[in-house]
Amino acid sequence: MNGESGPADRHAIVCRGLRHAFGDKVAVDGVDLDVAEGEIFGLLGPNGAGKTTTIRLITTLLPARPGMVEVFGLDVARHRMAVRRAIGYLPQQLSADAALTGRENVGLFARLFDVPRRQRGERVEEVLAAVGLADAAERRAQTYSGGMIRRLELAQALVSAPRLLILDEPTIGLDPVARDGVWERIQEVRRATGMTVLVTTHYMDEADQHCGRIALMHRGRVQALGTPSELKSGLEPGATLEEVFRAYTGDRLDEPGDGFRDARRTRRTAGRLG
Ligand SMILES: Nc1ncnc2c1ncn2[C@@H]1O[C@H](COP(=O)(O)OP(=O)(O)OP(=O)(O)O)[C@@H](O)[C@H]1O
Repeated sequence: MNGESGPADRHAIVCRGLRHAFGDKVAVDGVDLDVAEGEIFGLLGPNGAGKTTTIRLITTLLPARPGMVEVFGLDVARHRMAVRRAIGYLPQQLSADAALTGRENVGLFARLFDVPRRQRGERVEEVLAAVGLADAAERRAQTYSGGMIRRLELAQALVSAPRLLILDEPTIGLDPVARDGVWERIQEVRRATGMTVLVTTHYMDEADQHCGRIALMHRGRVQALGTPSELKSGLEPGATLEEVFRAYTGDRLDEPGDGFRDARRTRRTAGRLG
């Protein structure tokens, strides 16, 4: 188990009153979060709850106002590049190039993220080995299984040796064995480096097993926050995380109006596996 938090005074992420609207649509509506250094923190919530928007604000991909987000003590509104250098990001969308080999894909990210030229080769081999792809490094990504592609994308996110790894649904669409494979690699790297992990997932069993703490989001707000055990025992003795989720989200799996987005994402994933 890996539920331990870092020291209370060392934070990888601090959000205060985090808010973002797309036109009239308020996607994130006053989120307060503290993620301690070294912990695995899960963001859970139904489709459209505001998880990805929160992540995009933390990673500087959407603009946050000063005072809303700090990453390792740096305000993301003022220190955009320094924050980006500290973060490895695995987006929901496919980020590997099918026509390139595993090694070329990771090498590309090493250049993009300014891994010093002299360390690049070694670093690429290290992360390929860390995600279990050393033997497949010479093969084009188009020959990989869905689980291998996700592990390749994990290697891309890890090549710059980030202190904070942000994973947006790292195991979506994968079979249980491939999901375990992805998590094993995340856990191994985290144990070896002490990096902090912020992850979104729709799989309650994964959140229960791997996250030290969880924030349950609904309609742009954090509705509940705690360790999986705290959340479950807070509902009723013997409750499952799934039941906690349903209790806080009103039994809804979807927000209205998000069907198209959801379908598009699922199909994108299915296409990746085909
Ligand atoms: N680029 C955009 N333009 C307009 N509205 C958006 C945009 N991105 C997200 N939204 C809206 O903001 C709300 C929050 O979306 P967000 O993607 O953050 O949710 P989520 O919790 O990550 O959902 P999912 O689990 O489906 O990824 C939703 O109502 C969504 O429709």
